Amino acid sequence: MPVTNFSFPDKYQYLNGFGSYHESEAIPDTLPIGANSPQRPNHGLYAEKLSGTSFTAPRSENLQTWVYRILPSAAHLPFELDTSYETPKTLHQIPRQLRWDPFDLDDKADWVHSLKQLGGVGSPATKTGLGIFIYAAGASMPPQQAFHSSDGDMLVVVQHGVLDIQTELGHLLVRPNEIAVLPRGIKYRVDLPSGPSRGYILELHAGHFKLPELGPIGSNGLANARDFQAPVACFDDAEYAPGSWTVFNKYDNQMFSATQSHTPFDVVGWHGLYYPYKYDLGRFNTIGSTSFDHPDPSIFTVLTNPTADFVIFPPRWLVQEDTFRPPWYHRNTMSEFMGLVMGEYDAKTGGGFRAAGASLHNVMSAHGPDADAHEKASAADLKPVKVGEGSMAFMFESPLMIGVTDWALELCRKVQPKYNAESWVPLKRHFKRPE
Ligand SMILES: O=C(O)Cc1cc(O)ccc1O
Ligand SMILES: [Fe+2]
Repeated sequence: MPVTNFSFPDKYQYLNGFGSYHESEAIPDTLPIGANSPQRPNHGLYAEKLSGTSFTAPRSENLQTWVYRILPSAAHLPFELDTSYETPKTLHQIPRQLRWDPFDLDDKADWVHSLKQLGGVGSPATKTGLGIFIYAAGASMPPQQAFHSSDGDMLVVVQHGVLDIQTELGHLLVRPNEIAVLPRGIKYRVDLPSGPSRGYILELHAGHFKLPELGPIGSNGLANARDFQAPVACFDDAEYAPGSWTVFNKYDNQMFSATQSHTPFDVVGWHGLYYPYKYDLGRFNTIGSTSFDHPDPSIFTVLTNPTADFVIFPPRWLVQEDTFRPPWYHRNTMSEFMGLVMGEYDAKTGGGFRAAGASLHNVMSAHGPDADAHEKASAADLKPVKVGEGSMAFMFESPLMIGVTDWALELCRKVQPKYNAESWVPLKRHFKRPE
C-alpha cells in the first residue's frame, strides 16, 4: 500500500506526472511569457538553461529546463579535488554469485561522505554503463553545503529513514518504500529529519529513465504516470558570507568541491522537462498470471533505460494452478543486482537475503530459489496466496556485466562466504527413472 503515515508541510507540494512539461513559480510573474530569455527577466532574476540531453536530441527524448534564479550557477571559485573521498580503483568482473549481509547504518557520515560504490561498469567519462552505490548516512549535510553528480542520473531506493532533499527546483521528502530520481547536474542537499537513512543507488551514465511500454496491458497499469511527483519552486533569498557555501561535485567518480558566496537554492521559478522526481512503490499496479506459470519479471518494471531496468517485487496475489510459483531456476544474459527494502523475498526464504542486504547474479550466473523456498513451493497447497505482504524486493537489471569494487568484496565485510553452499548446494535429487 502507498506510504501515507506522515504529515508534511506546504513546501512538500508536488507536480504530478511522469515526463510532463512542468512549470512552477514561487512568486507570481516569475516565468517570462512566450519567451525564455528576455533582456531583463522579471524580479531582477537571471535566466539559466539546464540541459539533460544534447540540444539536437529528438523532441521525444529532449530534456531541458529553464530556471530563473537570483545568481547564476557559474558564480563560484574553481572546483578542487577532495582527496578524502575514495574513488574505486578497480571493478572486478567475476562470475561468482554474491550476497551481502545488511549494510551498516553509519551515525556520522552525511550523504556526500556516505556514498560507497559497490559495483559498476563502463565509465562516466565516456557516458557508458552504470554505477551501483550504497548510502548509509547518519547526519544531515552541514548547512550551506550542496552536492551534484556529473556522472549521471541517480535513482535512489530508500530502505531506512527519511530523506529531506532540497533541490534547486524544490523539495522532495522521500521515505522508505519510495524512490527518487536525481538527474545529472541538479544540485541538492540531503537532511535526515528522522535520523539515519540507508538505501541503494543506481547511477546511469547514459540517458534517462522512461516508463516501460505497456503493449497488450493497455493504457494503464504498472507505474502510472500521474503517480510520479516533481517538486514545486522554493527559493532562499538570504545573503551569505563570502565563500561560505561549498558545492560538492561527483565527477568521473572523483569528488570535487568549490566554494561560493551564494546559495544554489535560489531558483524562484522554472519550467521544463528536466527535473527530479519521486515515486511511491506502494502505488505500483501489479499485473500477474491468473492461469498458470511464472511470468518474466519484466512485468514488474517500474522504470527502464537501455543500460538498466528498475524492477520491483511488490506484494501480490499468486493464484496460478499446477505451477511452481517462485521464480524458475535460470541463467540470464542480463546481470541482476537485488536489494530488499523490507520483509522477505519469496524466492529466498532460507533467511540469507535480508532487508538492507543485497545480491548480485551476474551475466549467466545460475541462480533461483534457495533449497528452503524450493521445498516449500513444491509441496504448497496451490490455493490463492498473498506473497510479499509487508515486503519490497527490487532489482537493477542490466545487459552489462557488473564489476564489483574492493569495498564490495572485502572492505565492507558483508559478503556471505557460504551463499552457494547454503542456497543451492543442498538442493536434493528427486529424479526417478520410470520403471
Ligand atoms: O532471480 C531473481 O530472483 C529475480 C527474478 C525473479 C523472477 O520472478 C523471475 C526471474 C528473475 O531473475
Ligand atoms: Fe534472476
